[in-house]
Amino acid sequence: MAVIGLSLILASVVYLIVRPPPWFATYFLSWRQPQIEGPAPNISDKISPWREGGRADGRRSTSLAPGTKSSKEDRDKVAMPPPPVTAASDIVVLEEKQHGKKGMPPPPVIAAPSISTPKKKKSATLPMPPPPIPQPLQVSSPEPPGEQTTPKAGATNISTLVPSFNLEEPTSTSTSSPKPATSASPAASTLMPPPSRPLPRAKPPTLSRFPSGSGTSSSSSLTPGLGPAGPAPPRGSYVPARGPGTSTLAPPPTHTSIPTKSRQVTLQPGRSPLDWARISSGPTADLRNLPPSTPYLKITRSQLKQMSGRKGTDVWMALNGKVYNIEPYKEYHPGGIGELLRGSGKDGTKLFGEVHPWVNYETMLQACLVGVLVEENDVKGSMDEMD
Ligand code: HEM
Repeated sequence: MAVIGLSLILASVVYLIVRPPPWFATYFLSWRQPQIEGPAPNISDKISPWREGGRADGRRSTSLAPGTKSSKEDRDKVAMPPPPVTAASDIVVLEEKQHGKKGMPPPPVIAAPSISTPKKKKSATLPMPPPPIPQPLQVSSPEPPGEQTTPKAGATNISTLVPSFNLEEPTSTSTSSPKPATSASPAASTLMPPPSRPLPRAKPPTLSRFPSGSGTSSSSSLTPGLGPAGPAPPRGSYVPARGPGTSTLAPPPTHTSIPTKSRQVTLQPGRSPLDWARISSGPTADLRNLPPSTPYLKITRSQLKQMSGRKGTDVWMALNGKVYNIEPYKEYHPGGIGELLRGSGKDGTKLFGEVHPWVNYETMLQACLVGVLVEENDVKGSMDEMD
């Protein structure tokens, strides 16, 4: 049984070597990949680089590893040096063409910078001249120009087509700008400027955190869709002021108003506005301190001036052309007797309007109406009665 098993294993190994399935080549190449990515192989090696190490995309390759039978057969069948390729994706097409049509020369392609210069001695035995092989950009050919037997594309042509860059640190004396130095010819550098190395930028300004406020509003987490400040506070609620410099907005308006000192005085008991309304209202109320049958009088300014309360007289005041006896109202005036007497014996319309224009004096002083203010010429006597 052991012999049979070993025989089967040996047969399987031999079969894999002779006719490797596609998956075997894939796994084998993936295992070989680290070795392929090493230094660029030389054309003098037994295995051509464009068939062995060109698979950078990991796709299935028909080329086999060195040492296998198929790879040796391929080496023998290859009658020309392998053309360099431009990209790994092109290798698939090239290899498929190569396997399908062995006798067809490979199309000329542009060499990638990582591919070394193939040897020209081997290509001299080719039945057909190989396509122009561009010289790699960064790898200089050790061969003298005189030994070249095959047409070869000049390095300057490639350099004018494909710019190359040296990723190493610049060794030039230019210390001000750390731009990457190009190793290609000056003509190449004029076609396309190398990508500038990202300069160390200044640190972007960081926005200060929105003040979380004090007390219960200590959460600074952002709510998606609600902005950095979160949901808007309820209307009329207190919003803490932001720190200085965090916002150019004006601070929230304060609803504090300048407290105005009330000039109202403490009235004596029984002298409230309600008490005045009670005694002054009604159709029969008469507080003029005149005889009951006395009609309304025509009062001149000079006559009004004599009724200022001095010399024991009542206090009269003119408001908007009407003369009132404010003597009984003095103790009911919320602003005090002194304030009320500022308009005694004269026209107090302006003064009244400056203090409390909203006060309905006509209704309040209806029982105190004495007469009307007239011009001096309209008065015949000292205090003529109105018609
Ligand atoms: C022209 C002379 C007058 C002066 C200088 C005067 C002055 C004042 C002042 C300083 C106050 C206090 C205002 C305050 O609380 O801030 C006041 C209140 C008041 N005065 Fe006069 N007053 C005059 C005439 C009158 C007259 C003729 C009446 C009515 C018939 C009157 C009715 C009142 C009333 C009802 C208040 C309370 C107003 C309120 O609380 O809003 N005043 N007065």
